[in-house]
Amino acid sequence: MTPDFRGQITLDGPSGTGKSSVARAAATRLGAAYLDTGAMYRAATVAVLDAGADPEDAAAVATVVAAARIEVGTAADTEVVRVDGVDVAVRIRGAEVTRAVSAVSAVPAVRRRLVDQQRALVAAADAVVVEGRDIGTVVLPDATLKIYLTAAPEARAQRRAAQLGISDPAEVAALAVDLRRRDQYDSSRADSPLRPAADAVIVDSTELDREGVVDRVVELARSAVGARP
Ligand SMILES: Nc1ncnc2c1ncn2[C@@H]1O[C@H](COP(=O)(O)OP(=O)(O)OP(=O)(O)O)[C@@H](O)[C@H]1O
Ligand SMILES: Nc1ccn([C@@H]2O[C@H](COP(=O)(O)O)[C@@H](O)[C@H]2O)c(=O)n1
Repeated sequence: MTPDFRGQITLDGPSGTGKSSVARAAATRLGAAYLDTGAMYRAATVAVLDAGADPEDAAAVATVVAAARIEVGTAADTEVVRVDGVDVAVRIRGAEVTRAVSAVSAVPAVRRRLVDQQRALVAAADAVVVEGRDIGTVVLPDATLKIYLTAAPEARAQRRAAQLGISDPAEVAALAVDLRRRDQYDSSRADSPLRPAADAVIVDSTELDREGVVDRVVELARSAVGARP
């Protein structure tokens, strides 16, 4: 009989490749917890914007984030994201936060603080799927299974457009530009840049639908457990 999954699955990759939706669905199928680390950086960005700090001012960002209470849930079926007790689950997905988040997440003091919190949340779970940009490389270098999700830029822009109900070609092109800008920022920062871990399995989702990717992740998770000594 296939054993239940126990351990940590990391799911990293560029923006719009399907990390959140795939990680959440895979966690549900595996009976695992789910941690959206992007939501934590987005919540930190809400704190920065509300404090009136400039997201490009690293010292100001570090001061604001050090004082903010950031809470995220780890249940796959509910989204909990709070800053200082206020529910920001909807607000973190807005354009203002999306524009500023890469600058905030590039600040090393912000990363140190949130990575500590991420490791504590992971330590509390027997089985967990964690998605982000640096999970396999920095946060959980000894994870049970590491996956790096990719997809062609055009597919990613189309998916994001469908998600937002956008069909105007000029607006789709603007979405593609924003995805590229964020990937460029996230891949070129000095601290924990976006890149695949040396031991990550690369999954290209361009030609797969969402369920196909989830099937692949679940299959890889079951083989990883089976392959344990
Ligand atoms: N394989 C797929 N085929 C088609 N659509 C997909 C696929 N995977 C995910 N999607 C859809 O693409 C959109 C973007 O997915 P999602 O938000 O999960 O990506 P992400 O990598 O977490 O993005 P970001 O890093 O910007 O938060 C969602 O609407 C999702 O349902
Ligand atoms: N481990 C991570 C996760 C996210 N980021 C930064 O947050 C931004 C938002 O992430 P989403 O997955 O919610 O789109 C992302 O663009 C990164 O700047 C990170 O640095 N590390």
